[in-house]
Order: sequence, then C-alpha cells, then structure tokens
Amino acid sequence: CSSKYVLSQMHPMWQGPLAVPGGDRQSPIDIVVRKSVFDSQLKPLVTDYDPDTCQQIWNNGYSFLVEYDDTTDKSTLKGGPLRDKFRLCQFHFHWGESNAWGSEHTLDRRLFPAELHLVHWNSDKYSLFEEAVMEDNGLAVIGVFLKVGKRHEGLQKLVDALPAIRHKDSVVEFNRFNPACLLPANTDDYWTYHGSLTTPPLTESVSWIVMKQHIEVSHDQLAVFRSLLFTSAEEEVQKSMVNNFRVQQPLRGRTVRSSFT
Ligand SMILES: NS(O)(O)c1ccc(OCc2cn(-c3ccccc3)nn2)cc1
Ligand SMILES: [Zn+2]
Repeated sequence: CSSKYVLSQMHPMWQGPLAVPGGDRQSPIDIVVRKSVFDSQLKPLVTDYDPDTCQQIWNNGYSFLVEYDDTTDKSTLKGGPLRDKFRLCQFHFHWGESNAWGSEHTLDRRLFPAELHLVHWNSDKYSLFEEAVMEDNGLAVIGVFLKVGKRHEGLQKLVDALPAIRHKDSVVEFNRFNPACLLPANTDDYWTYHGSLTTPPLTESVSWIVMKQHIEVSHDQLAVFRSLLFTSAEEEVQKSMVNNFRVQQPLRGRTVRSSFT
C-alpha cells in the first residue's frame, strides 16, 4: 500500500495535540468502559487474510510497517460495525521505552506497553488507499493491546526481521505472514468509534475497532522493537525508536459503542 510516501514525514518528537481544523473526532482516545454503549446491531468481525499478499517490512522513521499487496480483495475485513468490505494495507505498532506505557488508546486510563494497528481501506467505495484516507469512513483500523507475558510464537518471525531494518527507510522483503495470528482468540468483543489517523495527516476517516482481549508478547520480543532507530544510517546521532504514540485526544461528545455487555 502507498503509506510509504507520507508516513516518513512523521517526526516522532511531535506528540502534542496538533491543531487539526475542525478536529472533533481525533484519535486515540481513552475508552471509559462504563460509558460505552452496547449496540446489539454490531456483528462479529470477519477477517480473511491471505499470507501470500505480504510483501515487505520496513522502518518508516516512525514505526515499522508490514505492507500487503492491496491491489485486489485478497486480504479483507468486513462485518463488525462496517457496511462495506475493507482491504488490508499494512500493520504496525506503537510502543514505549518501558513496559509501563506505549499504547495509544487506553481503557479507563490504563496504558498498555504497546498497541497493534491493522490498517484497512474501503475497497467498495474507493480504488486506492490514498483516496480512502481522505474520506469519511474510508479506513478501518483494528487496534489490539499488547501485554508483556509469554512469548508470542507468531510474532517471532517478524521480530527476527527487525535487525535488518534498524535504520529509517530500510526495507526488506517479507513474505507469507498471516496477521490473523496477531489477533486475540476472541475477536467478537470490541469497542468501536469514529476517529482519525493518529499520525499526520490525522485525517478523520477511521472507523476504529479496538479489541477487548489483548495479546501477550515476551519482554525480549518487545525489547527488539526498542532496538529499532528513528534515524537513518547517515545521521550522526542515533535515536532509539520508542514512545512513538500520540497522546489521547478529547472525545468531543462521541459515543463509543461496545459489541458486548
Ligand atoms: N496510527 S494509525 O493506524 O492511526 C495510521 C494508519 C495509517 C496512516 O497512514 C498515513 C498515510 C497517509 N498517506 C497518504 C498517502 C497519499 C495521499 C494522502 C495520504 N499515506 N500514509 C497513519 C496512521
Ligand atoms: Zn498506528
């Protein structure tokens, strides 16, 4: 997918509430569990990912992205709160310098050490990611919290590829990875709300689907995330890629719906 051309404009140091014109549906947010509203119309998520569409893994100077061939409807998401079919474009993570923080969304102000984002765009309505990224409900992002515990076997293939992309703008081929292995066992229980990208261009085009159940990764696996660098090989001062999360944004009267009671 085309996220390569813009994400690298991110600089990790900005984390403040950038002024976004009419920014009344910004992300991430704190999900106040007892204020979320059960919606019986919300369906189970239907993911259908083809591991053969996995193309490369690269360091964009903000996070590391695993990118998928999104020229056909081979890896898709539908159901949940969505009316249309969405194509998987990429997934990436946000994490902290310590296990005490790192996630973008919070649950009743509780921070997790990291958060996975699986980014999809509406292929029923648009023909390219960069078109959909500017449109209301053009994107659907699944958020999964990470906790430190037992080693995540499926994640290890990805962790083993990270040393090859330590520096910003490094890319390596990465094939046959099925991101479904990163989803929690229970994908029926989630919160959903209308929000935005959490990095520039911060466009308010995202249907967020935040999983109630987290996944577990080992301390050592997360430590490899922190061995990545924000900086390119040429720069004299190397900066560890940590704390690449945005602060929580005002809810501005939005309702967070839950698929479970
Ligand atoms: N962290 S997050 O899951 O919210 C998330 C997910 C995807 C993001 O893509 C930014 C982006 C925009 N464009 C773009 C390209 C061409 C034209 C217009 C925009 N490319 N990448 C940013 C944050
Ligand atoms: Zn993200």
